[in-house]
Amino acid sequence: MAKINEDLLKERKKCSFNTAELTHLLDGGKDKTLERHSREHFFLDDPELRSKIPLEYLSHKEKYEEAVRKSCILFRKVQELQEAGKGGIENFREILGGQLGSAILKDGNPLTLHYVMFIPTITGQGDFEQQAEWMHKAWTCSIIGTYAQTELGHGTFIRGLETTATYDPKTEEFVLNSPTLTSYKWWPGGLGHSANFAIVVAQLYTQGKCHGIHPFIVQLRDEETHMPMKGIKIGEIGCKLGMNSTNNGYLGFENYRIPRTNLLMKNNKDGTYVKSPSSKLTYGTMIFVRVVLVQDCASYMKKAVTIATRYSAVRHQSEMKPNCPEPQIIDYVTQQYKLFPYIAMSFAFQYSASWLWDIYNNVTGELESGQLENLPELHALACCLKAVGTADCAAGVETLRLACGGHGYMTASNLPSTYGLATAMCTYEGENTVLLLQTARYLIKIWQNKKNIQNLPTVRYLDNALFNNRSYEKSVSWILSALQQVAAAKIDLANKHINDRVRQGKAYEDAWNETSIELVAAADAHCRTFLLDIFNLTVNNFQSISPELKAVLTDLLELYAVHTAIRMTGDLLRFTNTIGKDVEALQLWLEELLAKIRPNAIGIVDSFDIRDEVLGSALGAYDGNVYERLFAEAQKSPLNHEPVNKSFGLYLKPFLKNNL
Ligand SMILES: CCCCCCCC/C=C\CCCCCCCCCCCC(=O)SCCNC(=O)CCNC(=O)[C@H](O)C(C)(C)COP(=O)(O)OP(=O)(O)OC[C@H]1O[C@@H](n2cnc3c(N)ncnc32)[C@H](O)[C@@H]1OP(=O)(O)O
Ligand SMILES: Cc1cc2nc3c(=O)[nH]c(=O)nc-3n(C[C@H](O)[C@H](O)[C@H](O)COP(=O)(O)OP(=O)(O)OC[C@H]3O[C@@H](n4cnc5c(N)ncnc54)[C@H](O)[C@@H]3O)c2cc1C
Repeated sequence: MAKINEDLLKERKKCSFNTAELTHLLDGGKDKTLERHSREHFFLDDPELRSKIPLEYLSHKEKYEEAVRKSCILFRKVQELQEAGKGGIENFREILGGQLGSAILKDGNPLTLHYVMFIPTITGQGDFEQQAEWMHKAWTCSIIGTYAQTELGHGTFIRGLETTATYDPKTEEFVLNSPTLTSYKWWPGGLGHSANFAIVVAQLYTQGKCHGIHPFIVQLRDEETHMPMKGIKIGEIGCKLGMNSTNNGYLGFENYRIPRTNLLMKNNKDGTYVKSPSSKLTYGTMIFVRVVLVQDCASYMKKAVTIATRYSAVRHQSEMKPNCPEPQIIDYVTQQYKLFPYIAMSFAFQYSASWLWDIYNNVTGELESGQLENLPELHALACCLKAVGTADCAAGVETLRLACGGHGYMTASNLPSTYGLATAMCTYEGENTVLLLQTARYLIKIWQNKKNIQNLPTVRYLDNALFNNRSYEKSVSWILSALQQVAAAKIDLANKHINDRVRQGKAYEDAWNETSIELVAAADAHCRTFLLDIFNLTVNNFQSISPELKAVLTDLLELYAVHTAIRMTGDLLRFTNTIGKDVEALQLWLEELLAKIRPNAIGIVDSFDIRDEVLGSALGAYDGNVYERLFAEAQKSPLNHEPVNKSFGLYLKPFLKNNL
C-alpha cells in the first residue's frame, strides 16, 4: 500500500468518532456495507471494466465504442447478480447512478435508459399481456430499449409533442409519422446507435380524433443486423458539455407501422381506446426517475466533497502568520465555508431521498389499486426535490472544484466531468424551473383550500406557519419554524399577487406568468423546509448510536440549518421576527460550527467510504499523494509519448524561420 500523506495521517488521528460506525449508519447497517463492498469488488476489480487509455484522450467515436464495450460487460454482470438472487434496487442504483456507474463509465452509459426508463415504463404502463410479452426479453437484454419522448421542438410541454400514431383499423396497426422537423425525437439516451427498441411517446389518433400523448413500444433496428428498420431515420445528436458517451439520439418516422398491441395499455383496459382515469398516469416513469435522481444528488455531492476536503488537508498555501509554515488550506475559514456546508448537504439529500423513495413506493402501491388521491402530493414533492437537489448539487460540485484552485480544473481531479453529470440533471427529467412551477401550482391550490391539509404530511405545516411569532433562539427548531414561516408567507404573497392581477382584469394564466418568479421562490422555500425537517427528524430518531457520532451528526444538522438560514437572510428579515442582531448571531453560530467540524472533516468524508476508483481523482485519493498522482496522470497525455511533436516540423519550424 502507498505511503499515506502525513497531513492526512494527522487528520485521521484527530477524529472524535468511529468512522466505521458512520459508514454503517449511512449504508443502513453493517451487513449493507459488506454487501456494498462485495458489489464494488465484483465490478471495480474486474480488469475488463478498466480502460487502457484515459477517456479524455479518445476521439468521440472511440469514447462511444469503449462505453458500449464496458456497458455490455456491466449489464452481463448485473444479470449474473440477478441470477444469483442479488438483483435488488441498490445494485441498480449504484451501477447506473452516481457511484459505481460514473466510476466505470465516467462520461455516461449508452445503455442506462434500458433499466432506468424502458423497463419501468413497460412495468408501469403495460398491461398483463404486454408485460408477459416484453418483460422477459427486456430483463434478459435480448432487446435494448430507450425512452423517446422529447422532440427537437418540445421537451417541457409534452402535450405539444408532434409525433403522430394514427390507428389503421383495416390492418389493426398504428402508423407513426414525424410530420415536421421539430417533431423529430431528440435527446433520448442510447437512441443514436445503441438501442434497438424504444418507448415512443406520440399523439394517438383514431377516427380523425386526437386522444393526446400515449406510450408505444417501437422496434427501431433489425435485431440481427442492427440496421434501422425501413421508415425509421435515426442518428446521434453530437457532442455535448458532458455525458459524451451516452449516445443521445434523434429519430424520425415515415409511415412506420407497428401492431395495435404495441400501445401500452395498463391505463386503457379495453382493446378499443378508452380514456384512462387520469391522463397523468402516463407520466409515471418521469416521477420514478425524479425520485431516484435525488439519491444521485447525494452521491455526486459526497464524491466531490470527499475529493475537495482531502485535497484541502494536503494542500498548503500562503502565510497565515508571519514566519510560520504555510497552513493547510482547510484551515482558512473561507475554505471551510466552501467545503463543510456541502458535507452537511450530502446528509440532507440522502435522508430526504430515502423518505421520498418510501413515499413513492406507498403511492405507487395505492395507484395499483386505483387510489389516486396522494399522487399530487408525491408529484409536487418529487418535482421540488429533484429541482432543488440537482441545482444545489451542480452548484456544490462547481464550488468544490473552484475550492481546489488550478488543480480542480484538471480532468484528473474528476471534478469537471462530475460537474458535467450533475448539471445535466438540472435539465433532464424536467427542467428545474418548470418543475418548481409544478410544485408551486400544488402549493397555491392547497393554500386556496386547506380543508384536508392535516392529511397531507408534507404541507400540513402551512396550516398555521404564517402566524409564528417566535423570537430568535439558537436552535434548529427555531430555524425550521422560521423557514416554514418564510415558505408560507411566500406562498401567501404569490397567491395574493395572482389574485390582484386577476382582479385587475388579467387572465389567470397571465397573472400566473407575471407572478412566476415569486412562485418559483415559494416552491424552493417549501422544499428547503422539507429537507431540514427530514434531516432533523432523522438525526433525532437515531436511538442506538454512540454519543460521539450523535454529536457529529448534530453539528452537521446545525450547520445545514444555519447555512440555509443565512442563505435566506433577506427572507428571514422580511417575513419573520428576525432582526439584524439575530443574523449576526447566526453568523457567529455558523463560524462556531465550522470550527467544531474542522477536526472531524476528514473523518466524515472517510466515512463516506468511497473507493479511489469511484473518486477517480488525483486530488481525492485515500493516500493523499496528490502531487505524485497529478504527475503520473500528466504522463498519460499522448503528447508526452514523444519528445518532439510533428507539428514542430510542419508549422512551428517554418514559422520560426519566417520570423528570422
Ligand atoms: C427496472 C429495474 C430497476 C431500475 C432501477 C433504476 C434505478 C436507477 C437509479 C439511479 C439511476 C439514475 C441514473 C439516471 C440517468 C438518467 C439518464 C437521463 C434520463 C433523462 C430522461 C428524460 O429526460 S425523459 C424526458 C423527461 N421529460 C420531462 O420531464 C418533461 C417535463 N414536462 C412535464 O413533466 C410535464 O409536461 C409538465 C409537468 C411540465 C406539464 O404537463 P402538462 O402541461 O400536461 O400539465 P399541466 O401543467 O397542465 O398540469 C396538469 C395536471 O397534471 C399534474 N401533473 C403534471 N405532471 C404530473 C405527473 N408526472 N404526475 C402527476 N401529476 C402530474 C399537474 O400538477 C396538474 O395538476 P392539477 O391538479 O391540474 O393542478
Ligand atoms: C443529458 C440529457 C439527456 C436527456 N435524455 C433524454 C431521454 O433519454 N429521453 C427524452 O425523452 N428526453 C431526454 N432529454 C430531454 C430533456 O428531458 C429535456 O431537455 C427537458 O425536459 C427540458 O426540455 P427542453 O429541452 O425542451 O427545454 P425548454 O422547455 O425549451 O426550456 C428552455 C427554457 O424555457 C423555460 N420554460 C419552458 N417552459 C416553461 C414554462 N412552462 N414556464 C416557465 N419557463 C419555461 C425553461 O425554464 C428553460 O429556462 C435529455 C436531456 C439532456 C440534457
